[in-house]
Amino acid sequence: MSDYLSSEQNVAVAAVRRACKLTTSVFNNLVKGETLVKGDKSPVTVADFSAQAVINTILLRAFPHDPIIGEEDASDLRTNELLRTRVVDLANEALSEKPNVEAGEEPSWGIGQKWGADDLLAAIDKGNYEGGRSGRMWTLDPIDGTKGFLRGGQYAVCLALLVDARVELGVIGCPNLPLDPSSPDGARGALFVAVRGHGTHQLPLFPTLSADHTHIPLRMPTLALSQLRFLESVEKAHAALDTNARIAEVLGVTEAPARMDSQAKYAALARGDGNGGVYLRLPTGVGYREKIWDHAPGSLLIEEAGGIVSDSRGQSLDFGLGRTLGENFGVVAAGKAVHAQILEAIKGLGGAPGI
Ligand SMILES: Nc1ncnc2c1ncn2[C@@H]1O[C@H](COP(=O)(O)O)[C@@H](OP(=O)(O)O)[C@H]1O
Ligand SMILES: [Mg+2]
Ligand SMILES: [Mg+2]
Ligand SMILES: [Mg+2]
Repeated sequence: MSDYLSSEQNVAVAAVRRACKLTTSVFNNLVKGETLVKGDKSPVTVADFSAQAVINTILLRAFPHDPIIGEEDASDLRTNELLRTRVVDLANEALSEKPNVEAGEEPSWGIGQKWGADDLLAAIDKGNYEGGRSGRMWTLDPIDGTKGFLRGGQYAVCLALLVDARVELGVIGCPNLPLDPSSPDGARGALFVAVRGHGTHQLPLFPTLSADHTHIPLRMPTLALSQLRFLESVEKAHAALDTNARIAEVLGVTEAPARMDSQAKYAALARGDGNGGVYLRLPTGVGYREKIWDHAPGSLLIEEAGGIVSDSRGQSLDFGLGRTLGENFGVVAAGKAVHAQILEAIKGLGGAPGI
């Protein structure tokens, strides 16, 4: 682990690990009535709420002065007692496990104890910060890819530290991602840590042996255009998948795309899984504003593994505009050798849906 932001790394890794343990166990026991549909028609579950309660509780105690931009808020829990009770129980189960001092956990982070409903709901609502260009702030997606989570597919618990609108630390836990991409049916659960200027590393999400704490450095492979395989969303409403197919044709990419939910795409790309090569998220043309928590940690994973991330027009992602990426539309993440050519191909299709 690098010395730069070492205590932030420690706290973020521990918080994401505790949240991932929680989401994994909720998935195995999720019952009807524990999923709500939000105002924008997207789903949210007791696992999203309780993961945000756990991570925010820890961040609040470890770094009391840092604001948090989190996806969820507690308003639905204030009016739904059944849901509130379940979220409080789940969060307390995760928080009350005694601190693993060997792994660097500290009791002062609010762990090893239970919290009251008011404290936990307030912790969730601490994620209401509006963001901005200056200062330190965290951004949290307690479950990215909620639809993937519900399907038993890929999802990710995603946390990033921004300093003056630049991502300095990104931590992503992927409970359903194979630890070793060469054995897709082997152990699942991978954790990714990227630190600005210090690379991207992978480690097991649920370590059992002390050797499991070894950080493995990740470098994106250098691929030619014809070797690329596209990584894209599962959800058609999230990205213009038909346009991706046209771009693949233009570039001479013949491999079928790999579809997965969440920022697990960034992780798989940073690791070079199955010759990924490019994550293409073209806007669907409805004016959707990308959220900063959907891209902050993932983009640093790519940059620190040697790749480039831009929006679909080649602009750098601007994390200083608040909760959304403002005028950035879509995302193109790829290796240095091919990123510019992919942007050219997108430009060449000007007028296609989403461009
Ligand atoms: N119309 C839309 N266009 C693009 N992204 C959208 C969208 N509606 C929702 N999303 C975002 O897409 C994320 C999932 O991305 P992906 O398709 O790569 O799995 C969601 O994160 P959550 O699941 O955290 O809500 C949500 O923020
Ligand atoms: Mg959501
Ligand atoms: Mg998300
Ligand atoms: Mg989410």
